[in-house]
Amino acid sequence: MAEFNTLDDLEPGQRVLVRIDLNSPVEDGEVQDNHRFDRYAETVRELADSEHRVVLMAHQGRPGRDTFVSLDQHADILSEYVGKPIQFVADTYGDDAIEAIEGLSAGEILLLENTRMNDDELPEKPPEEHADSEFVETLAPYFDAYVNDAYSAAHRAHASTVGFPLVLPAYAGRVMESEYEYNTGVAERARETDGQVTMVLGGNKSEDVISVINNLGDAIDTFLVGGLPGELFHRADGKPVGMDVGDMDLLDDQYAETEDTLANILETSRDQLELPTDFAFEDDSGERAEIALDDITEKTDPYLDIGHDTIDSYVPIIEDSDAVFVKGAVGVFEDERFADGTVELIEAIGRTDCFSVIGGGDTARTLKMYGLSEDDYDHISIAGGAYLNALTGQELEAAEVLIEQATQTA
Ligand SMILES: Nc1ncnc2c1ncn2[C@@H]1O[C@H](COP(=O)(O)OP(=O)(O)OP(=O)(O)O)[C@@H](O)[C@H]1O
Ligand SMILES: O=C(O)[C@H](O)COP(=O)(O)O
Repeated sequence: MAEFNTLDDLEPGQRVLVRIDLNSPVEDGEVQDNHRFDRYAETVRELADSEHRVVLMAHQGRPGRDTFVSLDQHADILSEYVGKPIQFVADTYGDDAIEAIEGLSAGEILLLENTRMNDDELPEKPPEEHADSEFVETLAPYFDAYVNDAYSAAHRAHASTVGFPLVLPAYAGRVMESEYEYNTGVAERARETDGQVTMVLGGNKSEDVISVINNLGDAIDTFLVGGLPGELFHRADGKPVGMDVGDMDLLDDQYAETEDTLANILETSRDQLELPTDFAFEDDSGERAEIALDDITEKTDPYLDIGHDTIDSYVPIIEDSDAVFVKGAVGVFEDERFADGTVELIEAIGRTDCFSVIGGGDTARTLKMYGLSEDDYDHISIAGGAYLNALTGQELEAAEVLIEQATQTA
């Protein structure tokens, strides 16, 4: 267990600056509800109930992207989950922000504007340099304490994640605590488990999958591969799948970059990999159809899910497992027609009494979308990049800063 200072160490009734991560999918300018809101609602409610003046910082998207929007919608969605009003100010640390912060009473909550709309936030810099920024120097004096609950942004050394903990007493929020403990512990848990340890690997980034296999290959017995990496491994093995057709332009570029590594993994670790034996695609009438790998002579349609033969062969492996970890969806679960693979594998994990961690950020949405009960799993991660970093043993700088500060004040 990491040696953080936590909310249990925070005296009630303080002025608290809290970094959370509400970064969400945005469709046609509309922020999509997701697990991050209900998770953070618990931290925010706990802080407000302890009579703190709660000021929230969060980011949305990156400058230049369509998802780089104001946090005004986030305030409304979060407020619904918290069950209390959340004020919003369209300013990050200027006069309007300060005025709103000073106007707060005990137990009230304020969300500041998208912290990436402030130029001091984004450069990746050492904590000491961020602590010297105008942003941190201006805002910090209005607070007694800083809480970092943004585990999913903890791999970013930004002002709001690593600057404030150097100048204010720093605490880990509830999300940070549990995400750090479970995700960082995956490798250890996998190595300690005596029985079968399985990992479901999917998604749309073969580099992620490669780095997980390279880092956890000694700890995981079987990787159940789906998503685009499932096709790419077959292509590296000379099968007629794994290339772009139609509008898709993801696979060929990824293959060019990872071809040698995929072939190398096939050569060294083939017996640890289960690859799809059939795929689902959209037929001419817009329905889900399936085709066996052995029947494919030339790929003519994008494959959007693993097929049912593959699901039927993966499920018993999950049922025989003592620990199962998930990184990435095995199909385009956002479309109900192509959610079978992801949902049926996650359901199978929920039915067994194995130890289970489900991630990353996109995949965790499956549970909410398809009404699966969170209680059936040991941990559901709401992190994407940070989850991958944790699985592959890379440092999460913002979490390390919190631990260092806790050690210094112990
Ligand atoms: N066969 C496929 N074709 C296209 N996209 C796919 C396919 N299978 C899975 N995906 C997509 O992969 C995405 C999830 O992949 P990703 O690697 O991003 O996983 P994640 O770890 O859950 O999320 P993130 O890292 O983005 O937080 C989903 O949006 C899903 O639609
Ligand atoms: O959604 C995430 O993974 C985090 O909010 C980090 O976002 P970023 O990749 O834009 O830094």
